[in-house]
Amino acid sequence: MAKQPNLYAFGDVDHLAKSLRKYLLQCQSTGVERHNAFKVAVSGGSLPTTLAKALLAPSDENGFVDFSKWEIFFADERAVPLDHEDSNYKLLKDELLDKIPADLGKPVVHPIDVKYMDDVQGMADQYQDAIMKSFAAKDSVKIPIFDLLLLGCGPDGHTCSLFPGHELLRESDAWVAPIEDSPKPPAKRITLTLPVVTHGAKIAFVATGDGKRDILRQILDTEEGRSLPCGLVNEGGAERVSWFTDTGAVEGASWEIMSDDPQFEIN
Ligand SMILES: O=C(O)[C@H](O)[C@@H](O)[C@H](O)[C@H](O)COP(=O)(O)O
Repeated sequence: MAKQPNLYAFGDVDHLAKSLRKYLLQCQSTGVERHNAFKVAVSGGSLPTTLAKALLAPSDENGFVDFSKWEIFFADERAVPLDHEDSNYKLLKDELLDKIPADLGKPVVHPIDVKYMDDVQGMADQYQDAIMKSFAAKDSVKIPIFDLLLLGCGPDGHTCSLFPGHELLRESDAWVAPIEDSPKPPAKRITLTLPVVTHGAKIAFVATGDGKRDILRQILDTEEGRSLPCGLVNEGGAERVSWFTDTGAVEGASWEIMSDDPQFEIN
């Protein structure tokens, strides 16, 4: 039988954040062993708030967050100024980056280049170049392998700025693509493409709350859910994918759910 994503459900977001922290620390160690850096891509939505809960907690037996090794990219970003309310960079900055204590080090963060505000193709190309430089990718490197992609799941099953039925789901060359007709405003954005997402060494979805129940049931339990963007990531990433959810979000799903305090096996 094909290997499946891991599904973890926690009683509440605080318990989720505790286990997410453990998972993040294991991914951090693997990344540092792999290339002396932890290369991660993050989404917007509610994720940065949960991330902050996980990462700004005091050091524990699972180790400490060494932000000086972190290199943070955006899994998707809106084509707006960096101080705009819709900016995923601003969201991450307000929720997490500005709150990192000095002794945890400073991550390298890659915001979009705002000089391409009116040219989202140019913005996507520039962002792809930044990724290429970071991965020391010579032309021969076919695809960047992020140590971890941290994703959300929209009520329609979208993830990053990859929307159901959109032609961008078929993009197979570009690592970063522009979108000018996002059904969720703002319309103009850039996003990592599906092949980059599914090639991640680890891929984590964080989806909580009763509002996620219907879409999660669809993604995890139905045939049509498998063709939604989140379903395609599940299919491509298989056992490298982990879902961090709460009981409200997964009630009624028929998948095997691992309970509180899972023992992650990160290789
Ligand atoms: O820029 C974006 O629009 C986000 O990256 C988006 O993909 C988000 O992750 C999901 O919509 C889930 O959002 P919530 O976590 O708020 O439900």
